Amino acid sequence: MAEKEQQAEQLDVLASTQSVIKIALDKLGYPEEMYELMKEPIRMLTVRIPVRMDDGSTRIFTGYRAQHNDAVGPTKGGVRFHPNVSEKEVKALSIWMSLKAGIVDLPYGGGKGGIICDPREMSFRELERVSRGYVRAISQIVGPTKDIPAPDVFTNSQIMAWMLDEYSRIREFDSPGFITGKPLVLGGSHGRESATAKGVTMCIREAAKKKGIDIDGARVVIQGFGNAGSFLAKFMHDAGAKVIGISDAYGALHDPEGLDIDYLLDRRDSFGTVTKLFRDTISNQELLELDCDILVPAAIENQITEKNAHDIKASIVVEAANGPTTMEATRILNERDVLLVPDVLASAGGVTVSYFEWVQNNQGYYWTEEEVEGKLEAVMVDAFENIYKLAKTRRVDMRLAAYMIGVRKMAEASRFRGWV
Ligand SMILES: NC(=O)C1=CN([C@@H]2O[C@H](COP(=O)(O)OP(=O)(O)OC[C@H]3O[C@@H](n4cnc5c(N)ncnc54)[C@H](O)[C@@H]3O)[C@@H](O)[C@H]2O)C=CC1
Ligand SMILES: O=C(O)CCC(=O)C(=O)O
Repeated sequence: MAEKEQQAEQLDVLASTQSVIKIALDKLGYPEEMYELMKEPIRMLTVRIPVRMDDGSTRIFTGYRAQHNDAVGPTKGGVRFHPNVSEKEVKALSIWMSLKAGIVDLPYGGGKGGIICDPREMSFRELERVSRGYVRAISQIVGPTKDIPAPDVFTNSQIMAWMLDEYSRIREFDSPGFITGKPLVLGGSHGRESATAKGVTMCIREAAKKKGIDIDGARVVIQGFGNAGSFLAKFMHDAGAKVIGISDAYGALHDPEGLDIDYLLDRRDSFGTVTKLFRDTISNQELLELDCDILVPAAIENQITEKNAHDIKASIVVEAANGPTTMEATRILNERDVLLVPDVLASAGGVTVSYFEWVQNNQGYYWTEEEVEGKLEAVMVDAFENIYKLAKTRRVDMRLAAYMIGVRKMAEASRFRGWV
């Protein structure tokens, strides 16, 4: 294959995840048909959403909802509002959701949605109209027992609230279990907002134990200062670590003595932007290569590639974002003995607490924040240990071990149903 084609395939998140799924299924002894079933979502809906803009014009937005595999149960996963959303990305994200559900043993398959738009350039009311329009467009295939959306990049609890309201109007009954990541007053769960970062924090702690690194005083760099990245910065700072670098879509901040995280949290906007307030910034690429102990990509895909993997200084990389490291970069980091905790494990705290939210909605009885955190801790530590052990015993990297565990329940459920 020509070098250019190889590079393009690497950056193609769907092709990369398919290649690891194939290896995982082969290692588990499943036939080729199982891979044929797993390599693409079983359902993929593309919708066109007409939205009346504030200036009176109408814009047509394109959106997607992918449902990867529903052999285990309803599909579940977030909705992303971002200009770079694409059909391939949404498909890959839905596969990763299936793997996460398998890894933390939830009764779900994976789903994911996205709208091609830039919410940073839209008014509050335009965002409400696009959120409601999306729900009207996908309402036939979603629901509390079919497919349950949640927040992802540039979506939040307010957007979940509008989506819930629209769905409840269409169905003519209040249906809190239709969506998770809702505000508390609409049936949200304590701890959901910070759940992804909490799960990442637990993985960092477990990985640090394996590497003999003390969190107290460890130098941490975090790419992305949104839901995942900003809560994580706070938790790391509170645990005594020195957060020496953070970034957003516009640039990065670096202070070898440790950044003032509370100040940055106070000044960040609702899209996780904070660096625009500073003159002395570095680039996202420079940030990733900073001298540090723990690096956490918590923004978007394809950030650590074969081009910079050799220059990563951290001895632990924990993927809070979905798909931040290409397969070739994964190989390079493993070869360099960097402990790479893969996205499908590290970021599974979010969907775990989303599951807790859905359970609470179904039973109509709500848990305290301490109960939620205790249950999340048990799930994450177990998942980390299972994957770490499998990686050691089968002599594979943590990503492949995570895929092997993530795909197994879904493959077994598909087999019992007689699909393969
Ligand atoms: N929110 C959640 O519960 C979960 C999120 N994730 C993943 O974590 C990652 C971040 O998601 P959230 O924090 O929820 O999103 P968010 O919308 O709250 O924040 C995104 C952050 O990434 C930055 N960003 C956007 N484009 C960028 C670029 N081109 N270069 C550098 N930074 C950029 C933004 O400025 C912002 O700071 C995504 O990969 C998401 O899929 C994974 C599991 C659950
Ligand atoms: O909370 C959820 O249901 C899904 C979160 C999500 O989209 C993800 O883990 O990437």
